[in-house]
Amino acid sequence: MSHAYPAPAKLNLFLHVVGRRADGYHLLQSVFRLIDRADTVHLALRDDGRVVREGDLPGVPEDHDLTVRAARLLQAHAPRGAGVSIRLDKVLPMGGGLGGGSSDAATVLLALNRLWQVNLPRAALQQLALQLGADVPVFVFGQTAFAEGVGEILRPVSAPPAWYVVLTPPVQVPTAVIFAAPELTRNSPPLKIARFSAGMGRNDLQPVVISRYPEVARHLEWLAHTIQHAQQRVADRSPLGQFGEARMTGSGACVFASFATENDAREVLSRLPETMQGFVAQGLDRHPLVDCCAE
Ligand SMILES: C[C@@](CO)(OP(=O)(O)O)[C@H](O)COP(=O)(O)OP(=O)(O)OC[C@H]1O[C@@H](n2ccc(N)nc2=O)[C@H](O)[C@@H]1O
Ligand SMILES: Nc1ncnc2c1ncn2[C@@H]1O[C@H](COP(=O)(O)OP(=O)(O)O)[C@@H](O)[C@H]1O
Repeated sequence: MSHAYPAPAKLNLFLHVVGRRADGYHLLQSVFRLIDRADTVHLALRDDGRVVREGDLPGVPEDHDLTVRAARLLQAHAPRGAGVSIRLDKVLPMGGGLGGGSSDAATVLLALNRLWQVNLPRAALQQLALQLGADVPVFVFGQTAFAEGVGEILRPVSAPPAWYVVLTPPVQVPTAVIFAAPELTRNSPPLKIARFSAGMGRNDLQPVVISRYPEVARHLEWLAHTIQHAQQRVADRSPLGQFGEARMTGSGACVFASFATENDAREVLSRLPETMQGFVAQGLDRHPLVDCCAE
């Protein structure tokens, strides 16, 4: 029998590069927010000790698939013979800065922690997650988070209720290439975050990406321009709708803006030209699996 589990996307509400470690990895400060747009991970338990991926993921061989690697990592802690067949329904674009692959992997860790009765505490699962990628621990953490280090030092923060317009430019941005760019600024002054306010900060990776990927620049410009128009119109009514700045998430390619109401978000999305794609999603305060699968 197969079980279905959600793997929600994330947005980096801001992302500052504050330094670089000796091994070349970058030190960041970011607020991660989960949204209700998700891949679905189907897991069918096996008792032959094998981890098998069913179906194809273009450009990702089975042994590189983060879901397969996640299951194999957890297997070291599982009873003998524990195995699983994994099937993915991908909704989230790859290389989009929405963390889809990382979230798929975190969902596998969380779900198998319960299904295989491994019962690792959340902190231990987060450490395993970090071996798979800098972005994986936050999905195991499962709440809106202020992240530091390379993304492994996580503290809960609260963010106001928000709906997001997310545009998905038809390009994949390789994270490693953007971090390696000579023009990337790596010296944002570290923030002491007492409270997070919508619209604060910026994404330091954004100037690098928009200079190299015209499609990302085009989507960002459209969103900024459309928000400006909508804002002027709403200013005539009272009370004022709240509009966030158009910004890129992670290392791109997706761009987003936040809105206080679903209506405002849908109105902006309704103006999207046929040459662009996007969706509206609601900010989540908790990962849907946060309470079921680890303590
Ligand atoms: C930029 C962010 C922001 O949330 O997200 P995405 O845009 O990828 O979703 C993350 O830091 C990405 O995390 P993730 O996608 O897991 O990256 P990893 O697989 O660990 O790293 C890919 C490559 O990016 C570089 N890298 C990554 C993270 C980091 N803090 N410093 C780096 O220099 C390294 O060269 C690394 O080899
Ligand atoms: N299960 C998976 N789903 C998506 N991407 C995966 C997966 N396993 C490995 N990858 C690799 O990870 C890369 C980054 O994917 P993803 O996390 O979706 O985007 P991003 O890191 O930009 O948010 C992909 O381009 C792909 O090569």
